[in-house]
Amino acid sequence: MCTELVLLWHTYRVPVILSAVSLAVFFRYSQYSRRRTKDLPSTLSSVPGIPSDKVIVDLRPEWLPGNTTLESSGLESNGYAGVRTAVVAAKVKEKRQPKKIQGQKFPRNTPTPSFIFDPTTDRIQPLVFFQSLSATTEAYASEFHGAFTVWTSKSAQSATFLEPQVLDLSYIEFDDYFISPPKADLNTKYFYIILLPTYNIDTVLSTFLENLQETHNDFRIDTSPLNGLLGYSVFGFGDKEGWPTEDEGFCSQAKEADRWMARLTGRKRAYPLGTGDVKSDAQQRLDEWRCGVQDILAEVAQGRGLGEGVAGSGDAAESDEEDFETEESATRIDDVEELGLMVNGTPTSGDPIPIDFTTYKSKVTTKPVQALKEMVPITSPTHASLTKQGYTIIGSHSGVKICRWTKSALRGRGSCYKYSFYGIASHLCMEATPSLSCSNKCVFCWRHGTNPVGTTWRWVTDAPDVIFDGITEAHYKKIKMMKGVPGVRAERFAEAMRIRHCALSLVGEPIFYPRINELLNIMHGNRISTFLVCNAQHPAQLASLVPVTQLYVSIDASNKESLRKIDRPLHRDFWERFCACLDILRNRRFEQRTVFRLTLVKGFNMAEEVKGYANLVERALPGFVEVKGVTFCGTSTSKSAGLTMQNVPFYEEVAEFVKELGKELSSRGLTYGIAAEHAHSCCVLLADSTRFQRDGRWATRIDFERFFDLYEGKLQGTRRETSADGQDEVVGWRPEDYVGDDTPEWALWGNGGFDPRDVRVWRKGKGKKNEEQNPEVDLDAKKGDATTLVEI
Ligand SMILES: Cc1cc2nc3c(=O)[nH]c(=O)nc-3n(C[C@H](O)[C@H](O)[C@H](O)COP(=O)(O)O)c2cc1C
Ligand code: SF4
Repeated sequence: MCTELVLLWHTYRVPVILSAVSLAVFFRYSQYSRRRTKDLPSTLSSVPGIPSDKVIVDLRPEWLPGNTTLESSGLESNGYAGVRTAVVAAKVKEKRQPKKIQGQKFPRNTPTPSFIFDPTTDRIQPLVFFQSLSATTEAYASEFHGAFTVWTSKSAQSATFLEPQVLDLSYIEFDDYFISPPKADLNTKYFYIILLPTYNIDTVLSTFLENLQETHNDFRIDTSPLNGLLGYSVFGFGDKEGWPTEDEGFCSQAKEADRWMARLTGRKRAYPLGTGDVKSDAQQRLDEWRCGVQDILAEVAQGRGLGEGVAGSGDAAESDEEDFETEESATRIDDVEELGLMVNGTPTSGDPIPIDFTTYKSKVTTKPVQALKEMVPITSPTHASLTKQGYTIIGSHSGVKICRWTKSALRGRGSCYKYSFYGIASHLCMEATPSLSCSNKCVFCWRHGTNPVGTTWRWVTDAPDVIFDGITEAHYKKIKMMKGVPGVRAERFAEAMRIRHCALSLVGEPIFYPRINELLNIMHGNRISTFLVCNAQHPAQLASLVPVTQLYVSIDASNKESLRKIDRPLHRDFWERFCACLDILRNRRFEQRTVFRLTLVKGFNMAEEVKGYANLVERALPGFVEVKGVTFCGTSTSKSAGLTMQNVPFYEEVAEFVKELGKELSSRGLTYGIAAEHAHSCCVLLADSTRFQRDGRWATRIDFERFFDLYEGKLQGTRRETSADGQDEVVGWRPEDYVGDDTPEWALWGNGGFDPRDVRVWRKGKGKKNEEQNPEVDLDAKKGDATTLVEI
């Protein structure tokens, strides 16, 4: 028996082994394929109308980082014209590689699965977006939100609606909403309502529109990435007095947003663009438009979609968008399929197309060259508004304004804290800025919310000598106008006709001006000292700045969240920029006097933040820390940010805060002490005692003549460095080289800081206490006019 079995085995062993191996291979393979199919995302596979055996891989809504490669999934979908590329996040080690993609050319008009709303299971989440610079749109948005919420809660389909949310475009991450609909559970469907003003200057609104455009043009993103929305509708606010017709720019930015949204959503305009004139019919038009949007939403909630024949639903030919299409198709390649066509000529259907994006990227991102605009054109309302507030606009982006302390000093009524701390007599000081634009929208900014904002400089740039001549001439003109004012002292008036100092801190961000170094050199060449305040958002410019007499960085909060809330920065990486600026300040602290400027706003950045501020001081080690109570400027912008007089701290509160900060710094072994105060401007100075004390006495004042002599090379500085060949050599000057007189007795901490040679004047009907509690109100201001203060 055994022998027979052995014989049989020898006869048939080859086919048996082969069959067993084949079976094992087949079994393993089928297991693998099943698992692979299951693991792949197939978010669209449940969409009605698509055969369930088709594997569809949704590669979008991810915003692909630089180290992500796109690879063909290797899965064929049997002729279904859908997306077939899987995203594989592959960490590229160290070296960046060109991005590669393999894809296939599909017909441009490939149908995307239409979005279906199932009223039995799905819910509608309306999102009301708005943008507002001077709070008008914000007020309308809030009113709209109220009325709309009432409607959703009372409508017959109320159960289908989630509570509408209102979102300020200034605070959201665009990527969270405008690259793909927000991620939520599968049954939540979004509907966007967008309310926008129009500004014909560069504002934060331009950033939003550019973002929409960039998303559309980004080859990595589908051309209609917001296709998953139920629909959208836009309403614009404009001013027919200044822009009477659409051709003249009435509501032009709302119109632009509407057109980009049509493209990004694959034409899901639920209701036509609405517009309203803020000077006449805005409320009425908005109410009518809201009713129209509500009618459509009622249809959607019943599962009837955007409705046939509704203008903008995508069915009707929309001439505007067709123009758009033609215009762009000539200049732009906007998707992978077209790129493939470019690379290989006519692709043979089905063949994978290898594409190296690094080769073609420039073609993809090329934008038409736009003519540079003026930041504040003479005909603009901003120009008119700033002029009305007392600014003189020089060229198209610089401004100068006479400070109320300059007037006060001319009349012998006292200078600002800069005199007490550093020896700058206010009547010798000019306050100016070469950039009225800024990349923040600080809640306490007195720019009245209408100044241009932006993250990059893209305006006509005026020459530094033109700015210098313009601002000095305008300043002198304003001083001359003071000659007839009662109480002006003749000797001070004569002295004021020679500017000695310039505070580059008026409004806006001075280092935004691309030729700031040239302007600073002209000032120093004219022996005008420079106090430059920057907002810690432009590290590159800060790093390349020539040394100034005193360099300030505004420290408006001690942590990221608080900074976002108070400065409302435009840069997304605002905290990283802020920290980078602190490090730059630290590196440059032996080259110039460096100062932290803290502006305390009760309820925003005071409580619980002492340790956080101490961390920042420890990081940058500035020579000085100026702590100042916020100025209440009473603008609509600050009001809309919730800022009232209640947020202005009393001097006692500022002083208390400074004492706490001083203690915290000492506990860390840092050598700061409270040096001086100017109670009149609610300001206290901490200084590094190892650097700005002489024989135990504070020496915070500046020897300006020595500064200029050092600058001009008439004096040799004492900053030494060891060169590459080991030599210890002088490389420049140090802040210690131009330390001036001792801080006067009356300015020292505890003595109030008012020069006894000046005359203290109290406002009519106001007592001493009241004045000190509300030090920022202009002494000369009329009742109800106490809204601005220009001393910084
Ligand atoms: C500097 C500036 C530029 C403006 N440009 C336009 C414009 O081009 N077209 C228009 O219709 N309205 C224009 N307006 C009017 C504003 O859109 C209108 O005042 C709007 O209500 C402002 O909204 P907001 O307060 O929410 O920022 C402009 C207003 C300002 C101050
Ligand atoms: S940084 Fe200055 S100019 Fe810019 S918004 Fe803030 S306070 Fe205004």
